[in-house]
Amino acid sequence: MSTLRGMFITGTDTGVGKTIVTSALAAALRAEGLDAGVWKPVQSGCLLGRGATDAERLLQSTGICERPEAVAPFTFEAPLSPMLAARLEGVTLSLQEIIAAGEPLIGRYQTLLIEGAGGVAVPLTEDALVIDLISMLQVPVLIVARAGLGTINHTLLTISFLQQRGIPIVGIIINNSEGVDALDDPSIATNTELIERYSGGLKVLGHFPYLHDEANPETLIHSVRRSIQLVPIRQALLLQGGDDHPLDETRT
Ligand SMILES: Nc1ncnc2c1ncn2[C@@H]1O[C@H](COP(=O)(O)OP(=O)(O)OP(=O)(O)O)[C@@H](O)[C@H]1O
Ligand SMILES: C[C@H](N)[C@H](N)CCCCCC(=O)O
Ligand SMILES: [Mg+2]
Repeated sequence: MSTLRGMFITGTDTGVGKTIVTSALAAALRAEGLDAGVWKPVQSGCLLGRGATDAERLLQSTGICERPEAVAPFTFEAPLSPMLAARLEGVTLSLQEIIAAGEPLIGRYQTLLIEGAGGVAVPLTEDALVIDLISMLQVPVLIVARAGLGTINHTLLTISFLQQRGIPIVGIIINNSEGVDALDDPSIATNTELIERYSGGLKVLGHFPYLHDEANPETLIHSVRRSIQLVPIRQALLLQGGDDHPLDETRT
C-alpha cells in the first residue's frame, strides 16, 4: 500500500486553466528533479484518442510517460458534470472506485498533482461533490482563478467552502486565460490585493501569463519560473503524507 503525497488543483470554475497550470507546475517541478506525476481522477466533455482530453494535454506538455487511461481512468463524453456525464453512459461512480483507480499512480510517483473537474462544488458521484474527493484524499489545495472582473467573488467563495471543510489551501494562482490586461479590464490591477485582504492571509502565488503555445514544455517551465512562487508549492507537496495517512484506512 502506498502513501499519497500531492496537491489538488481546483478552479473557481470550469475553463479557468487548471490543466495548463497543472501541466506547467508539473513540468517545472520535474525540471528541478522532483518526481511529480499527474492524475485527473475523472474527466468529462471529451473523447480519448484525439489529443484533446485533459489527460492527453497533461502528458503532452510534461513529457510524462504514461497512458492517458492511466492518468484519467474515467473519461465521459458529455460536456456535463462528471456525475451526469457518467450516468449518460450507464456508469455510477463512487469515491472509493475513483480513488482505487488512482492507486497505481500514487505508487509510481513521489508526489502527484491532481486536477479536479470544474470547481469544488461540482457533482462527481450521485452523492459526492469534488470537495468530498479532496477531503477523502487529505491533500492540500491550490486554487486556479480567472484574472478579470468577477474573480474576487468566485475565489472567496471557493476559499470559504474549502475552509468550512477544514481543507488546507496552499495559495491561489491567477491565470490570464483570456489574455486581458488592465486596459481591457481595470479590475486586474486590484484583484490580487483584494483577494489576499479578504481571504485573511492567503497568498496569490503568481499570475500565470496568457500563452500562445500551451503544449510546449519549455514555454511552460519558463512561464512558471518567471511568474509563480514555487517554493511554497514544493514544500506543500513534500511535507505531507506518512504511515498514518487517513486514506490508508479506506484502502485494502
Ligand atoms: N494561460 C493561458 N494561455 C492560453 N490559453 C489558456 C490559458 N489558460 C487557459 N487557456 C485556454 O482556455 C481554455 C480553458 O482552459 P483549461 O482547459 O485549462 O481549463 P480547465 O480549468 O482545466 O477546465 P476543466 O474544468 O474542463 O478541466 C483552454 O482552451 C486553454 O487552452
Ligand atoms: C465539461 C467541463 N469541461 C468539465 N469537465 C465539467 C464541468 C462541470 C461544471 C458543472 C457546473 O459547475 O455547473
Ligand atoms: Mg482541465
